[in-house]
Amino acid sequence: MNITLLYGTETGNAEMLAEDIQSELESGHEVDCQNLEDFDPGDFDRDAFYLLVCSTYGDGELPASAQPFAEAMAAAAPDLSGVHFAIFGLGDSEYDETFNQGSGKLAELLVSYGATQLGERIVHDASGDDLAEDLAFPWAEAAVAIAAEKLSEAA
Ligand SMILES: Cc1cc2nc3c(=O)[nH]c(=O)nc-3n(C[C@H](O)[C@H](O)[C@H](O)COP(=O)(O)O)c2cc1C
Repeated sequence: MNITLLYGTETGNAEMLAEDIQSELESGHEVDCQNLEDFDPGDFDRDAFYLLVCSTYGDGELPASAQPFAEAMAAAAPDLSGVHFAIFGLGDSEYDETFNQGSGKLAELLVSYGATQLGERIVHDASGDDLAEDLAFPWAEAAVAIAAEKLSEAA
């Protein structure tokens, strides 16, 4: 299965995590990793599976590298039906009212254009005890297993 990791970041944490996930998955899969700001919404492919990693900035906003993507989505209004994705959020519960809203907004954006989310959105809390990769690696493995079933059903 072709997997594309897409990350939205402000200061690089989501990028580092996405690259670590790429290394984890690469033994069994073809895995591409791209910054959302470099990804064209017209390039979504129904035969691929998308793993998104996105932080939250400002007051519950998308981080800087996800904002041009959101604008490009609004301009292109792509039909994402048949596109499958899973999403992991980075945030900090110090921002209790806006905790991890960026990844929530990104998931809503994709769903609003017809994409299907697989599995629950899993979030990391920078003020919590867990390392991001300890949550993200099992999340990625589980999401890829669900996607392998879904995409083979659709083929
Ligand atoms: C100025 C600033 C604003 C932030 N705002 C939020 C927020 O509203 N909600 C949240 O959950 N985390 C917030 N965070 C925490 C970041 O999402 C967290 O540090 C994350 O790991 C950053 O990842 P990145 O380097 O990929 O952008 C904020 C951090 C900073 C420095």
